[in-house]
Amino acid sequence: MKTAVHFGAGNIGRGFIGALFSQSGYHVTFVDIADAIITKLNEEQKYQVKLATEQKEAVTVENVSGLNNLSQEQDVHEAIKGAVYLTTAIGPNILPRIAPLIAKGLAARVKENDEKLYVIACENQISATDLLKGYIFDNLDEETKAAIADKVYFFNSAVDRIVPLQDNQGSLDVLVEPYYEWVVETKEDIPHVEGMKIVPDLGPFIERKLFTVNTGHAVIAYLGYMNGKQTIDQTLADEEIVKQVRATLGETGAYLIHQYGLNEEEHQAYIEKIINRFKNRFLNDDVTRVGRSPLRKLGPNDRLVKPAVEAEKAGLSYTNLARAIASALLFNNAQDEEAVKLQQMISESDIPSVLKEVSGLDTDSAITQEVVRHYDALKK
Ligand SMILES: NC(=O)c1ccc[n+]([C@@H]2O[C@H](COP(=O)([O-])OP(=O)(O)OC[C@H]3O[C@@H](n4cnc5c(N)ncnc54)[C@H](O)[C@@H]3O)[C@@H](O)[C@H]2O)c1
Ligand SMILES: O=P(O)(O)OC[C@@H](O)[C@@H](O)[C@H](O)[C@H](O)CO
Repeated sequence: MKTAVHFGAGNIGRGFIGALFSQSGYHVTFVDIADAIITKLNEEQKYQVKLATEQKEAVTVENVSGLNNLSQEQDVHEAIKGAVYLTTAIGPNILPRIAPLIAKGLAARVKENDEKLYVIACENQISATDLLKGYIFDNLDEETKAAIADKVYFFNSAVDRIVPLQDNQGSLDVLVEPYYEWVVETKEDIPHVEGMKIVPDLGPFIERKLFTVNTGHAVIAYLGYMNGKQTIDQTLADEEIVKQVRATLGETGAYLIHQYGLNEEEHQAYIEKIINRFKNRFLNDDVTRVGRSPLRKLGPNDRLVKPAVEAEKAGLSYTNLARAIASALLFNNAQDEEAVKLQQMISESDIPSVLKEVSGLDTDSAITQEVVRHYDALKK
C-alpha cells in the first residue's frame, strides 16, 4: 500500500489531511509527540470524522497508525524512506523543531530510494513549505542537498477546514465542518489525492484564504473574547460584531481585488459564504482556539498586519484592520503562552514599540498611529 507520513495527529491532521490520504488509498503514518493519541491510533487503527451538521454524518478513516517522534526516531526514518507524501499540520512555530528529524529521514531515504517524495506543509502561513524546506536544509550537508534535488519536491499549500477543539473524552474521532479546500502549488504531475486541488500559482489562493477566513475569524475571536463570549457562533449573534467583520473583510477584499484582479461580486459571495460557515452552531468553536498565539497572528506576514500594510501601500482603507490589530493586542488570555508574553511586553513598554518588535511596523507609521487610536478607544 502507498504511504503518507503526516506530522501532527491533531485536529487538521486527523480531521482533514490524514482523512483525505486514507480515502485515496494510502496508509497514513501519523507522527506526533502526544503519546495517548499515538497509542490509540495503533490500538484502534481507525477513527471517525464527523460532520458538524444536524445529521452528524460520519466517515470512517482506516489504514492509520502512529509514531512518537521523540521515542521512535528510527521508525520515523523508516516511514519517510517508503512514503509517497510527507505532510505536516503541526503549527508554523513547530516546523523548525521537526526539521532535524525529517532531514535525517530524507538523508537515509535518498541513499536507497530513487522514487519521488512530495513534501507539503499544511499550515496557516504563507510559504510554509518553503520555510520548512529552509529548516530541513539547515540540517543537511551539501552532498545530501544535491542528492535530494530531483527526488524530493516541496510544494506550498493552503488549507481550509474549520476543525474546533475536540470535546470527546480522549476518542480519536474528530468533529469537522462539512466544507474543505486544500490547494497545492505545483506544475508537476503528482499522484492523485482526493480533494487536493492543484494550481500553478498559490499566491491568490493563500492570500484570499488567510485574509478572508483567518482575518475574519481573528476579528470575531478577539472581539468575542473582549465581550465575554465563549464561541465564534455566539459572538456572531451580536450584529455590531458582524458589521465589524464585514467592514474588515471589505478592506482585505479591496486589497485582494486590487492585487489579484478578483471578480468583485464573486469575492463578496465568498465573504458571505465564510460568514455563514462561522455561524455553524454545531462547531462550538471556542474563541480562545481561534485567537490562539496572538504574537504569530500579529506577525508581519500574517492575517492582520500584512493586509493592513498592503492596503496602505495601495492607498486603500485600513482603519478596520487597525482596529482588529488593536483587539488582538487586548487578548489577555492567561491560558495562552503567547498572550501572556504579549501582555507582559505591553506592560513593560508601549504599543508602538511592541508593534515594531512583533509586527515590524515603524513606531511612527500611520498604521501604528491608527492602531493606538483604536487600542485606547477599545480599552475604555
Ligand atoms: N483547526 C483548524 O481549523 C485549522 C484549519 C486550517 C489550518 N489549520 C492549521 O493546521 C495546523 C495544525 O492546527 P490544528 O488545529 O490541527 O492544531 P492541533 O493542536 O489540533 O494539532 C497539532 C498537533 O501537533 C502536535 N505537535 C505539537 N508539537 C509537536 C512536535 N514537536 N512534534 C510532533 N507533534 C507535535 C500536537 O500534539 C497536536 O497533535 C496549524 O498550522 C493551523 O493553523 C488549522
Ligand atoms: O489555526 P490558526 O491559529 O492559524 O487560526 C485559527 C483559526 O482561524 C483557523 O484554525 C481556522 O479555523 C482555519 O484556518 C479554517 O480553515
